[in-house]
Amino acid sequence: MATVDPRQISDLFDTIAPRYDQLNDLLSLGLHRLWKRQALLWLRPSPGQRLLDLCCGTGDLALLLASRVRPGGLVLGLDAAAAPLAIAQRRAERQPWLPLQWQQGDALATGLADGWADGAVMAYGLRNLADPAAGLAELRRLLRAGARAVVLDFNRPDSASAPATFQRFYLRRLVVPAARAVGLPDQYAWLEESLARFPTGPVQEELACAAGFAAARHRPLAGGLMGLLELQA
Ligand SMILES: C[S@@+](CC[C@H](N)C(=O)[O-])C[C@H]1O[C@@H](n2cnc3c(N)ncnc32)[C@H](O)[C@@H]1O
Repeated sequence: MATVDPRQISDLFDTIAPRYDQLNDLLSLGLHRLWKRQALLWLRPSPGQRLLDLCCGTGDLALLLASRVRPGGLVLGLDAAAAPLAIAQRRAERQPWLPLQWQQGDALATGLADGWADGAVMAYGLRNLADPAAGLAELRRLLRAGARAVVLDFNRPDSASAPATFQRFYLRRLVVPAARAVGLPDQYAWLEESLARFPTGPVQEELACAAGFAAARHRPLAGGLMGLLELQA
């Protein structure tokens, strides 16, 4: 996939949706749950807030956030692909007291009003967008002044560094073989491909400032394998 075709991306996530949560747990040894909780430390969700989970997938973060904004708040989970959203909705139905809404749509053009959100998260989504800079601009547009947002994704360490060597080993020797075992090798090969075109942490900070964020700080997580972009509108 040379350039990113949004239709192909959403087909890809429709295909992997039934295995997505299982593979996430297996391939991160469950650590993705910890990284997602770490992302929320910056966001500091609180009761009454209206929050967004962009590229929500099967809803991990939206569900976590929804338990923090009660009473009086709301979390909207948005994703372009129907299959992960359907899983998110089924998970939410098991906790009907959580204030959750779901929307199928494009994170680059959500259709929501300016300043709609008191905060937002995007986990493993920005890397999949056709234009990450435009994704950050849409994220900024959706936040009220002063609101916080956090983007969690794979990090792009210097290619000669130890974290980069480990990351290549992890993606080629663990992720793709595991995905092959469940019939999804091509879909998971996209991970390394998308990472190669993903802006580095310092460039993400620059793009966020250019998109109008007042503050942007990228920090490596998990020994440099992952990265957190902490943003303030
Ligand atoms: C790797 S998954 C991450 C899911 C979830 N945030 C998580 O951390 O488990 C990426 C998600 O981004 C969604 N996505 C990709 N491009 C999108 C776009 N342009 N607009 C909205 N969602 C998109 C995919 O459908 C997929 O569910």
